[in-house]
Amino acid sequence: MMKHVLSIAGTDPSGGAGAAADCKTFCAHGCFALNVITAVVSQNTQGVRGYMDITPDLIASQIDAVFEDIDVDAVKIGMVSVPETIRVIADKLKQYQPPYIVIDPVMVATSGHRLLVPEAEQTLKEVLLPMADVLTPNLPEAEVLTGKSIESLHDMEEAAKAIAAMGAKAVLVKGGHRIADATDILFDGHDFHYYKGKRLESTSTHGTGCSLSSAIASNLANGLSLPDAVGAAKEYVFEGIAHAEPIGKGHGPIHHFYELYKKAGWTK
Ligand SMILES: Nc1ncnc2c1ncn2[C@@H]1O[C@H](COP(=O)(O)OP(=O)(O)O)[C@@H](O)[C@H]1O
Ligand SMILES: Cc1ncc(COP(=O)(O)OP(=O)(O)O)c(N)n1
Repeated sequence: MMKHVLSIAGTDPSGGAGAAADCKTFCAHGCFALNVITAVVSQNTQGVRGYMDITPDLIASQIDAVFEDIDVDAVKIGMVSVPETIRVIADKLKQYQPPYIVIDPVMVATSGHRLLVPEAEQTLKEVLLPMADVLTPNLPEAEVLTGKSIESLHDMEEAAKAIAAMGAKAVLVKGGHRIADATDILFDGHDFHYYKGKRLESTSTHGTGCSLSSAIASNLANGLSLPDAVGAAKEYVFEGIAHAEPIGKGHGPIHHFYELYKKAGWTK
């Protein structure tokens, strides 16, 4: 039976990041896509123009609407912007206990716009982070969480361990912001797993973090082990960047359905 995967995230009307990217990624993995909106964001491939947070009551009501009606096999959490949003999501997920929780600790969009207010960083760390089966910070996010600068692969390992010590069951420190390559490192609480990856020279990287965490949630729901779920997700994003079509005037989205389009003969 098709697995049901829930995104709790902000929007992107240009379709590359946030809820849109999450839902496309779930579908590309054969999962049924559910989504709860935390903030309506005005953004496109060129940047973020502004956003409005959804009230905590309405977020709670959306989560209730999903869980009272449908079995959820995995949850992915993205943009949470303010402490009230973080608290209501944590309370509701404690109530409903989904099998897997993947958290992308979104802080700042690549374009530079903050999607998490500075006052919410501590709440994210104390309230949400310990609920993560896997937390997926990029390098700047891992630096904020640990308070240490990260340059080498060794620094990434140390950061993953330090963040796991804060309560996340597993931590994937993503290397998309590295200069040398795009190696990601997973610490599963016991061992390190290395996902070596060539860095693609591309402007189609909008929403890579959203898509990666959603692919991990889908793969976990579909029964893969965590190391395999991360490996398959990394490959999905790599292929998505490599085969992206140019959309928009700035940093475009990845190709979320490359494998399906290839099978259908829709690729060039
Ligand atoms: N230019 C790139 N080439 C290859 N892989 C990339 C590139 N940019 C990002 N990735 C991969 O995309 C995923 C998201 O990484 P990252 O860009 O660090 O996250 P975020 O979008 O949260 O900033 C990671 O698996 C990373 O290795
Ligand atoms: C609504 C929303 N959520 C998250 C992001 C950030 O997306 P991410 O995958 O981390 O990468 P960039 O889009 O910043 O490249 C977003 N932009 N919008």
